[in-house]
Amino acid sequence: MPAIYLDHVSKSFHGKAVLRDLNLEVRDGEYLVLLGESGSGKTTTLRAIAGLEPINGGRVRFGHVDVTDLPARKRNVSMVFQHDGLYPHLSIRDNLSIARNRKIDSRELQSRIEQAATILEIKPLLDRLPSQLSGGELRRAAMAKSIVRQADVRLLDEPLSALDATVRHQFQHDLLRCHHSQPASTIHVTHDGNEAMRMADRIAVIDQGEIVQVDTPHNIYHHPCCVSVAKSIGSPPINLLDASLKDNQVKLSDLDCSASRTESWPNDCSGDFVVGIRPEAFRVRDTSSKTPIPVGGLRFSARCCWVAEFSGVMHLEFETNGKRITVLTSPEISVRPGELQDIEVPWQNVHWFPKNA
Ligand SMILES: Nc1ncnc2c1ncn2[C@@H]1O[C@H](COP(=O)(O)OP(=O)(O)OP(=O)(O)O)[C@@H](O)[C@H]1O
Repeated sequence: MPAIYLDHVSKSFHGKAVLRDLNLEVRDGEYLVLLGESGSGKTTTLRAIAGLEPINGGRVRFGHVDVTDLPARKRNVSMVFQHDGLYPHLSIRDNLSIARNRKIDSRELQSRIEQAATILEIKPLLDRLPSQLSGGELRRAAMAKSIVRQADVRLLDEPLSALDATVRHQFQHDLLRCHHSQPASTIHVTHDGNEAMRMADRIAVIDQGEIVQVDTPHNIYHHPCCVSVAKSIGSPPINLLDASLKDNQVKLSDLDCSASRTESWPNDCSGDFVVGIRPEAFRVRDTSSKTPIPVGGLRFSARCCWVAEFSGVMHLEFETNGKRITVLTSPEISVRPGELQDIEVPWQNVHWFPKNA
């Protein structure tokens, strides 16, 4: 199956640029998640690849083949939308039968339907109408169409949206099982950072029609290149605080604290920055412990204003200088609302982003 290349793709609607000089490579057989806020251009990107939306500039290639000027029906792409796209008057079997992209004999067709129904566990549903299926079953049937089609390129537009939590969790597994059983170069579109982290080989973050970072989920999480990428991943979201650096001193007015220069600060260090700190990067001093907080980080005091435990993790909110910060700790750390706490962040867990970059 071919890799997908978007080279300097641009697209405007009524004079408004929606894709701006967009470059992206999806490797052969890769499961790439395209992550971005609503309106950032995700669906337009998929439609440009599928040939459903003409582009204003740039090229789209599948491997060595330039498909920019090919009509959609000649691209061998399967697109799965958030709505299932099944014909309501046809049984699931008949919907699958017409999903093939070219004429194949009936034995081959039956074998593909059998394979798709087995992978997606919809065999008992084949003779039902779409109206007789649950939301999760409809998504599996829609995905089965893509297996029958045997497309080289698979485009999934918000395939997990509007499913309840249990079905969504199951369908995530179904999608990956499907991908591994019949690999295709795949783009899965979502605005949900957790979903991207769970599913992607690599994540491409799109912001206002531009790809701002492409990397593994680990690197996107731990080494975001800018504030928009840092914000796109993580639950609870990253804490973003104003900082200024001058004469080897950093001042964080939001935390009412300052500290001296260390090696981990940006090289070109003076001016205004936004610092990003993940909720789990803070260390809260356990008041019942005699062990001091290790040195080598940012230190400040803040008053706890909210405590709750979810799934064995303590979620704490602290207030300092009118700014709220979110902290995750283990349940062994005992903190109560109203208490003033010493908090530290090791320097290596502080992300620096130039302000207004
Ligand atoms: N056919 C169209 N005509 C005019 N504007 C359009 C058209 N299609 C999309 N747009 C605009 O292009 C921008 C990007 O839309 P797109 O659907 O690609 O975003 P998205 O990231 O997929 O958003 P969402 O997550 O909300 O689906 C939006 O501002 C949208 O209003």
